[in-house]
Parts: sequence; C-alpha cells; structure tokens
Amino acid sequence: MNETRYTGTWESVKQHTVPAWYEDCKFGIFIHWGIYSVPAFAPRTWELGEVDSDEQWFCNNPYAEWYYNSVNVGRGPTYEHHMNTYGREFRYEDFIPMWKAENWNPGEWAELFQKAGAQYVVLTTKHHDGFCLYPSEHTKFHAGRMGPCRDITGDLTEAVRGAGLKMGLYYSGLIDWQFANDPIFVEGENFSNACPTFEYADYSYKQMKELVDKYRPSVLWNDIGWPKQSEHAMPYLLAHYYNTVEDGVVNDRFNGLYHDFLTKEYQYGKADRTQKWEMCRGMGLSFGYNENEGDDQLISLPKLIRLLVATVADNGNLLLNIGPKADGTIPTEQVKRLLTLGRWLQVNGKGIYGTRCSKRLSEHRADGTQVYYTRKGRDLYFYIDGLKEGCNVVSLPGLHRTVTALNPALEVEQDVSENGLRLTVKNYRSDLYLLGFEAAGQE
Ligand SMILES: C[C@@H]1N[C@H](CN)[C@@H](O)[C@H](O)[C@@H]1O
Repeated sequence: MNETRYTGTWESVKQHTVPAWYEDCKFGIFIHWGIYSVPAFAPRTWELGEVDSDEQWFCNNPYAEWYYNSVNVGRGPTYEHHMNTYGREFRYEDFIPMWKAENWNPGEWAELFQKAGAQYVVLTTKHHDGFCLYPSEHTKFHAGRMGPCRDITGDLTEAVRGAGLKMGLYYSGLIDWQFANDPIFVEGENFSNACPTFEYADYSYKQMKELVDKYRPSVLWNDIGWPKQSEHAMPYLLAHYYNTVEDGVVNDRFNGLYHDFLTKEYQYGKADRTQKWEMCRGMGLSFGYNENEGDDQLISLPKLIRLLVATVADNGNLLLNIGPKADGTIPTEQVKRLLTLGRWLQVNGKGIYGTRCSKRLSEHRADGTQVYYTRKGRDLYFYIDGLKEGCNVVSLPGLHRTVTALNPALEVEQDVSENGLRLTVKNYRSDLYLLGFEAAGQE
C-alpha cells in the first residue's frame, strides 16, 4: 500500500488512469444475490429504458432484487404475489432464515466464471435492501450472522482470486431501505434523495472504507449515487482506495463527479468510444433471480455473443449478470449461456481480450450482415455476424491482403483485388455464432 501516492484532493485523485487490466479484460460477471433471491419474483414487463422510470415501472418492476419496494408500493403483480403466497403479516426480513445457501460452493462458481471466459467478477455486498453480504462492523444486518451465516464476500473473493480472476464489489450508495423505506414510485428526486441524513452519509462512508480495507477490491461499483453530505469527503475515500489498490477502478455512479469508466445498463445507445465504458445487464429483464424467467425468456446466445463483440468493438466491457438461487446454485439456463460464451471465446477470443478500439466503426450492411472491428497493435481483427447456414460470400472493400480465420474448422476461400477482399465462407453453421478473423498488419 502506498499511503501517500494520492492525497484527498480532486486534483490528486484525477491523476489516476484506467489500468491496462481493465482495458484488456473485456468480460466480467455481475452477481446479484440476496434476501430477494428467496421469493425470486418479478413480473416480466420491460427492459430498463423501454418505459420511463415512473409509477408504471415501479409498480410493475421487472427487477426481482427490488422485491421489497415492489411490495411496499402496495399494488401491482409482486404485491399481489406476496399477499397471495406469504400473506400480509409476512415481512421481507422473514425471508432471511429461508436464505440458507446450503448448496453454495464458491469454488464451483469461480470455476464456472473461468470457463465462461470472464476476467473479473462484481458481487453485490449491499443492495438497496441494506442487507450486507459481509460481516460489517457498522451493522448487525448482515449475512455473517443471519441467513447464510458466512462471509459471502470474503469466501467468494478468495475463490475468484484463486481462479485468477479480479474481484470487484458493488455497493448501493444512495438507497438503503434500512435508513429510508418510503415506497419509491419515481426515479427523480425521491429516488436520489432516498437517504438524506448525515447518519447515513457517515454509515455508507465507513462501510465503503471497510470494504476497501477488508477485501481490496479491483472494482468499486457504486450504484444510484453518493450522499451529498459526504461528497466533500469523496476525494479522501478515493485517494485511500487508490493508495490501497493502485490498479483499482471506480464507475461513474458517484453523483457523476468522477469515474474511471462510464456505465450503461441495458440500453446500448451511442457509445463514447473515446472513454472506457461498461455495459451491464441481466440475462433476462432482472438482475436478481426471477422464477418467472426460464430459458425462453433469457437473451439468446447469438444476441449475447453479438452484444459482447459489439460492446468490445466500441471500447466497452460487458458485465453480464447472473442471479443465483437462494440455495447457492446457478440456474441451468444461465450456466448454459456462460459455458457457450466461454467455448466461443476459446476459439475467437484472440480478437477480444487485450484489444483496443479500431479506427474502423462497426458496420451494419445492406445485405444484413454486420462487421465489428478491434485492433491489437497494428493487427486488425474483425467479426462477421448475420451469415446464413452453408456458403456465404462477404466483400470487405477496406481490406487488401488475405486474412486468417480464428476458427480452424472454417472452410474459407479468399480473393484480393483492387476492390478489396472477398471472403467465401463455405461451411457456416448458426452454432458457430459470429466468425472471427485476423488481418495481420491491416489496422
Ligand atoms: C445494476 C442495477 N442498477 C440499478 C440502478 N440503476 C439497480 O436498481 C438494480 O437493482 C441493479 O442493481
């Protein structure tokens, strides 16, 4: 630890640069696991961004991890489900003894994430319900003494690092229903002012610091915002973090005052390719496990692999969420997607990991194919999507030398002329997903 590298001023903290590991890693696993994983219920309504975050959204919230508020609003599918299934007297806290994590094996999770090709993990240490997944010294409302009765954060951190992955921690900085639990109906003011007290500002600052000191996370993933009453102290917290974890990174959800990387959540939209950013989303509409989301309701494998490649091509990382069940197992439909992604990356990852943005923008072409570009030094990589089963001819006017298919099973003919490169892929199958190629020296 280098106590003095950074001091508690914005000028000092802003000298921090995004470390190479976060640029190189491209793909992480987000984990939303908590009390809400017991009821595991939300209606399947919209992706975030499809409707305004107003009463319609909060009374029909597809985020299963919002179960407490979805009951607290007093109406809507989750409220009805709770009344019909558990009854009016059943409190959210009554789910805690039902969260036993009896089948949880952190080493098996870490092995799965490694097989998926993930390079980092981000775990919720405290979500909006205020329940801590680590033995905090500042509250008794934690998993060290309730529910699973173990240091979920510490045990997973050890397993993830043992598998050679980086470990990041999520913290709900500005919503904590243990401090302020008025029902939330709209994202505006009452959303960002959910915890308006100095007591909470002091509590959250101390918890964030204890997370840094106990676990030395490679990523501090704050959510919602940061108490205005402790904004002045933020440079001290960040300086302490960077002095403790020199190659650590923080996201842009500290009231937008500072970031190493920008975040998107579901909505893709236009990416600022000049800055490092990260796309996060669940495999369905929810981050917490939702029993109403089976295989057919989760993102398709072609769409998932396309999302990873398109995100990386635009200078982003994909933080793909898993919602484990209360017993500690990961739903089979989620495991299937992770393992398929991992197998694809084993064949095609050379143009993903360790790359940077190419000057060539992603192409959505008239013939229905898409081409995504990345770069490693002077070597160009590209991925073709939208091919049909069997034989496909793809013209690439911007390339003037032959290229190498990353998948050795591909039967490819190549023709270079003044019009550029013409690729004939003779044996495309849809389970090959996007096809990767290396164009050495053709940045
Ligand atoms: C990653 C997601 N962030 C939102 C806030 N935008 C949360 O409300 C949600 O539950 C999840 O944690």
